[in-house]
Amino acid sequence: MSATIIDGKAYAAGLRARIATQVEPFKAAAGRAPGLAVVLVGEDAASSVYVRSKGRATREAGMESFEHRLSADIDQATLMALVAALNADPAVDGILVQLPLPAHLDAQAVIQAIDPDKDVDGFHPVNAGRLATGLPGFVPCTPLGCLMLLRDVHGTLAGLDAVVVGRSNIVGKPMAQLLLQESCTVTIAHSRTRDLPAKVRAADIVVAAVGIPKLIEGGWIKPGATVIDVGINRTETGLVGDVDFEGARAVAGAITPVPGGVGPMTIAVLLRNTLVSAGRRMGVSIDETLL
Ligand SMILES: Nc1nc2c(c(=O)[nH]1)N[C@@H](CN(C=O)c1ccc(C(=O)N[C@@H](CCC(=O)O)C(=O)O)cc1)CN2
Repeated sequence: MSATIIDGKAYAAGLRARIATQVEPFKAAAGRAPGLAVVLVGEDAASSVYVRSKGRATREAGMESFEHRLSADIDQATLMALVAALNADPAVDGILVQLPLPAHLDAQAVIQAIDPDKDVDGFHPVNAGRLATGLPGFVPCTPLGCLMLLRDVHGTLAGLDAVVVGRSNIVGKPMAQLLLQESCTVTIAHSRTRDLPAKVRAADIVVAAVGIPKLIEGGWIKPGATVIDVGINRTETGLVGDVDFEGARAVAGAITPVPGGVGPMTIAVLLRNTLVSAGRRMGVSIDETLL
């Protein structure tokens, strides 16, 4: 058996097109475009590429992009003042500070300074709490994108056994919350997990978000399982995921490639969250069932 390849790039393009169709009616009702502010500190090469892609995608969807590029040696107070100004700016519906920040800056303090109702990254503790308690808020873009792909493959996920490998605040923990909301039985595995292969082998759904190239071997995968690879690891041989793709595709039922799987979903969901934020803030109805 060879797995179906889950085409995240194509799914993301479709989602972006559906978002764009709702931007025009939003503009007519609100008298302005939804606005996304992206803050980049320093010149990390990958972060610069992602921020450029976010600006381009925002404009292509008909939204307004506000880009703030700050030098790597900026101090905490200046960054906090920028966040405060963006919180107060009525044209800004979404605020995103690109991570990672340079080591001398306190990223958690910056995240907590963002107005939770403009926190389209879904990283603020208020939004983490809303997700954990089932209240409306913002869900981090990468795990929400993974969920969209999983729903597309399975329809309902209820009753399935899922393992999330990785426990970061950005992917692992929110991913586990989302799968729990879908009535999966969820295991969160991490660096101290005993017998990881056995945990993976028991799962109908495997989400790998641990940042270790090819950690998950093909022989660990349950035949027919769905494998979502969040890893983007730059190695001498190029970009590889956290899953041994060739080994896993021979056993899995469906699998995301790297690149072209989860990555493109992150930016598409960011646009979705920005449109939803704009709708909530301006009292304009957005059809979230299309998103
Ligand atoms: N504030 C945030 N910072 C970071 C986030 C985030 O969601 N919010 N996520 C990542 C980086 N990221 C977006 O910011 C991101 C990562 C990967 C991709 C993507 O499309 N990847 C391509 C490969 C591109 C490449 O060659 O690097 C793919 O997988 O096909 C988009 C966005 C960390 N920081």
